[in-house]
Amino acid sequence: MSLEIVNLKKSYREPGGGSLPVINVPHFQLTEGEQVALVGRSGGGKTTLLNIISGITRPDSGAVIVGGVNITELSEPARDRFRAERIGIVFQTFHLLPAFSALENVLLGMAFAGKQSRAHAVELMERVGLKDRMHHRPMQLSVGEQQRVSVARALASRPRLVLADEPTASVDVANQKLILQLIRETCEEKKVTLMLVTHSEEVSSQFDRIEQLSNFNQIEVTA
Ligand SMILES: Nc1ncnc2c1ncn2[C@@H]1O[C@H](COP(=O)(O)OP(=O)(O)OP(=O)(O)O)[C@@H](O)[C@H]1O
Repeated sequence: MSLEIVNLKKSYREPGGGSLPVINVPHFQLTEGEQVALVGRSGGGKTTLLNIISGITRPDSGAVIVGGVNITELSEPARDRFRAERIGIVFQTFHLLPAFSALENVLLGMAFAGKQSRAHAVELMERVGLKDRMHHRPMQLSVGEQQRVSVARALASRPRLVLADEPTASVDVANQKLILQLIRETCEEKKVTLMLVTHSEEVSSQFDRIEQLSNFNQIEVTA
């Protein structure tokens, strides 16, 4: 799916009552199947931007058009459905359900999208190197293993847009390569659009398109 952002603004309310502007993007575009690495300083608004694109966070104003649908005009349940069916998200903090096994976490993501396939879920667990760990619960897994489960879950429902927030931050070099290859090849094969946030130059340098958030997000840095 293509992505277009127009005049997007988001501020957070500060504990003291003030307002903290985080996002001010006049225009940003990704064509269908494009892969971009999003880089930028800590606290610059990368996670906020991904959350707005996926419809989790509502912007103050502006439009986010995903595959021709302006998601900012959808109701919350409609946004939830749209996200479940078409967007794969690797969260920075994973968001795995603690009461379910790794495999069940992947299957649940597929169920929300109405595309449950145990064989496909098991295949993905194998591809992220967790064949022997798929019946473990998140708490019984290392942080890097949890990150790999969250990558498998994001790809499982065959999304049309993948948003990945530092998907290789907690893994070793070998798994970094494996995860990046899995995400990029899966997206390439199916012409899936990919936006991947990273602080690693080794990761970003592999992308044809690298975007520095501050180049298109017009927020004045005062600190
Ligand atoms: N729910 C919230 N309420 C208030 N302020 C918030 C909230 N979420 C984020 N912020 C603030 O908004 C700014 C942008 O945060 P965000 O998490 O989007 O940055 P980031 O670029 O993803 O950072 P990092 O690279 O460290 O993950 C930060 O200053 C943060 O403190």
